[in-house]
Amino acid sequence: MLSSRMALRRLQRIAVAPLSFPGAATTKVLREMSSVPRVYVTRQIPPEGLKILRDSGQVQFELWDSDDVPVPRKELLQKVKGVDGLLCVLTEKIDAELLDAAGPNLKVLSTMSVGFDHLSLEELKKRGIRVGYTPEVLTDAVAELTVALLLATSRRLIEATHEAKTGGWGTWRTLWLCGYELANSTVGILGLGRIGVAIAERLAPFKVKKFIYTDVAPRPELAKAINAEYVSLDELAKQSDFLSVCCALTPETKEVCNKDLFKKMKNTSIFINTSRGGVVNQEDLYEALSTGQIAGAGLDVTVPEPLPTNHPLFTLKNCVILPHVASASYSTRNAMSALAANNLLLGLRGQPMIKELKL
Ligand SMILES: O=C(O)C(=O)CO
Repeated sequence: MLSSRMALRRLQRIAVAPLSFPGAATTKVLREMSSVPRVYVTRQIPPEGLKILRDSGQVQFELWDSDDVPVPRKELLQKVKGVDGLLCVLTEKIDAELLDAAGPNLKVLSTMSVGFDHLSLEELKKRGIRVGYTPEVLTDAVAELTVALLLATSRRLIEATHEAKTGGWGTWRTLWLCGYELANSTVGILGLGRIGVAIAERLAPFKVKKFIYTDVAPRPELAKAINAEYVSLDELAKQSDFLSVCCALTPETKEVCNKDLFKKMKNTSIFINTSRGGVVNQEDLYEALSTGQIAGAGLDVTVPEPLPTNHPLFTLKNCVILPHVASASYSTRNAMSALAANNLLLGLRGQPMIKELKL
């Protein structure tokens, strides 16, 4: 007779090797494990999280064994049937249809992301499903990338390497490829949270003159750490030389960066978005960039993702577009994966998760 932990290990080996064909031994293991919580993992997550799930001896899990393509919706709706837990990434829409497909066993959802705009919180709450997410562990990586994107945009680094490579590099010229510097500037933060603070902390040594921010309400504790002044959205647009979007995407922030905002910005200012594409009206941004209403934009996030290669924004030299990589460092993605796995296991044990959303 197999111990339940050994049986689970065998089952997990089977579960993560989708091309193996279950034989009699597998059927026996499956029978023995029928009381162990079942979990579906919607992506090949980084190894630390998978190891935690495997070594826990607490769950039997199956995963969509690819990182290159998301699990097709139809397959996902099949796979979630009857599961107790679900570990997803931000490409999966967790809505009423999916939760209905999963059925009443589903108790815990763990998303490997700090953003949760892909989750229907109302539907999750209605069904009493607990939700884990992964804030904090990605703050440094996102702040670092935001600074890199800001500098690449304001100092025109992508244009410059292109010119150097393609013969545009003639003699040294007095105003060629000039950009805007951080020294003596005003940096505005739209949505002051941990990430906004971390960005400001990294920008301060570049001799920024002033930090300003806006949010639904003043956040004095956070603002104190970076000596930032609370202003209205209008003032943020008017005063910022660099405007960095750090807010979550909610119905209130959807397309809050639109022509009204861009119109108020200086024509020398740089707009940076590393939060969610939905916060920006992209047609209005295109207009603002192409008519010189603002000087440049750096986007790590767009609508849709991936942004089609024939999208007008790609035609603009003053728009730097990255493929949603702000948290993409090995250590951060592993930490997100581990936190998502631990949240899931704790939730399934009925214990407080390390990072749980209050619904
Ligand atoms: O965690 C998130 O919400 C992301 O956007 C990944 O960086």
